[in-house]
Amino acid sequence: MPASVSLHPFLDKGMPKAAPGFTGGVLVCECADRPVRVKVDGDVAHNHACGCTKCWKPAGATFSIVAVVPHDKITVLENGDKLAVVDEAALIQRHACKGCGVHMYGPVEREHPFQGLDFIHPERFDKDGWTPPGFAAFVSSIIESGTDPADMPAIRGRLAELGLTPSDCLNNALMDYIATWTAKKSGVLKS
Ligand SMILES: N[C@@H](CCC(=O)N[C@@H](CS)C(=O)NCC(=O)O)C(=O)O
Ligand SMILES: [Zn+2]
Ligand SMILES: [Zn+2]
Repeated sequence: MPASVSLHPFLDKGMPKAAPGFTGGVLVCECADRPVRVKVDGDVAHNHACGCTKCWKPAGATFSIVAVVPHDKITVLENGDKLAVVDEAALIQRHACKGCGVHMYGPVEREHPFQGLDFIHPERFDKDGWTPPGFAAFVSSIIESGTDPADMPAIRGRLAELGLTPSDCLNNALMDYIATWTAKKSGVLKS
């Protein structure tokens, strides 16, 4: 991987350690003035690195770190008036801070296997201890935001070295989960 490519500060320099029994925390945006604060009760699930163009990333990062929590675990504590949905047509209704651009939470409201879950960025927690990412998704999509295709083998190699098995969609478990939901909905699989 060329030295100039930053996967993400936490992927480059090391993740904060998971704390057994992490009970959640408060996500805080990047604004110095009137930051948006969103409480999350409990730990995150399916934490992963996402290479898609839609997920929020810190400045200079190539990947997002993104995870899910049930929607009922999310409470906007302060300055929710600064939030706006980035793309009303998207599956994930990403609520971003209009001041700094950080995506604070993204509910899936429409009928979908992920309905009832919210996508969040655990690096915005006010404390460490959250479960770190376990795989890398939408890796080929980083080309869409400017990564040189020639760098892809080295980037996939680095992700694999970090234990983040790279995929160009989601990981096998989530793809199986989505396909199972679809097969049950169509009646191909009986519940
Ligand atoms: N290649 C596309 C992929 C976008 C995409 O499908 N992202 C995934 C992973 S976050 C998704 O589930 N998107 C739903 C959404 O953005 O609402 C891009 O990079 O923009
Ligand atoms: Zn902000
Ligand atoms: Zn994404």
